[in-house]
Amino acid sequence: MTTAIELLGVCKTYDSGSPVLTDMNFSVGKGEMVALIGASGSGKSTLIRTIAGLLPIDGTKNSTAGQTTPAPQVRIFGTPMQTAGRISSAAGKLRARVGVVFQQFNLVPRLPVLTNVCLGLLGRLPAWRGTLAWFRRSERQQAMAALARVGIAEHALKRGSALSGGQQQRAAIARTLVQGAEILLADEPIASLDPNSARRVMDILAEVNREDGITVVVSLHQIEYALSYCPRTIALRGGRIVYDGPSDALTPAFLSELYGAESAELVPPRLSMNPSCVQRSTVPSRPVAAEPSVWVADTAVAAAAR
Ligand SMILES: Nc1ncnc2c1ncn2[C@@H]1O[C@H](COP(=O)(O)OP(=O)(O)OP(=O)(O)O)[C@@H](O)[C@H]1O
Repeated sequence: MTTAIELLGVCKTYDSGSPVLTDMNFSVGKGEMVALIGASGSGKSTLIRTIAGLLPIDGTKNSTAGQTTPAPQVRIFGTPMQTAGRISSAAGKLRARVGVVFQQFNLVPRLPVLTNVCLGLLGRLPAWRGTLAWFRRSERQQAMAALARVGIAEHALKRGSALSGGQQQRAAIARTLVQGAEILLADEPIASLDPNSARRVMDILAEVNREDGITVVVSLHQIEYALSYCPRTIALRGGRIVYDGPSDALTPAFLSELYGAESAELVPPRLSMNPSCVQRSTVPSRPVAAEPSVWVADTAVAAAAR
């Protein structure tokens, strides 16, 4: 399997203090859908930003007894995104292959949703076109198709600020589709959403993973979504990986072993009260192949892009 993301000995310390990430070593294969779980402050956002090349990692680890330790590195598709605290010269090109969806503030509020989605093309356009937000008809059509895929084509001409939280997240995913991202990093994309909107966003992430082979890493507060959507989970505690393996193995009892009292933050009460319950029962099941409305462009709305 091609490796999409690789971290070697990655540590991250902010100016102010102690390490937030410690000795991160893992890889994610192309086409995987991986959950990143952990209580608040465990380092999920920091990890996602370092993978995306938005935050520099720490420099070389101390070598002991004259032994040289390999330089800490983040690699994307085998090419260094950053090494020992230095963002690589290839980062610009690599970032174009990595889409990021944040918990909030994904859209420019005053711009139409369609323009927001077109902004995914910025890395590929001359600077003047990006500055003027001047997009060709074919590009707007591409953005419309992406909006149709995430089921919000009818909102294309509204301002970004007029969308609900869930719709904004879907527009942000559409923007990564237009960008042509091969890796999608989603940082708590459902943290502020009601259960139905959260499920819809997770459905779309699962669909682009399954249908387009986009590698998805999604950080989540609640284990039930990891269990329902992601075959693999990486669990963080205090900036360290405490588990990396099949999500199915993360029973409430095991989570309690990993996290102690912190597990209450990850496991909803109805799961923790019944450790033997079937894990997939708490979130409506993953989407089945038949959900064509998401994929088919609404021709009437597509006309708006012309
Ligand atoms: N810019 C920053 N400067 C200093 N410390 C930071 C900065 N960003 C995050 N931290 C600290 O790093 C630690 C990890 O934060 P991070 O946001 O990565 O965790 P998280 O698991 O994503 O948390 P949450 O689930 O609450 O979003 C926290 O202690 C936080 O206070």
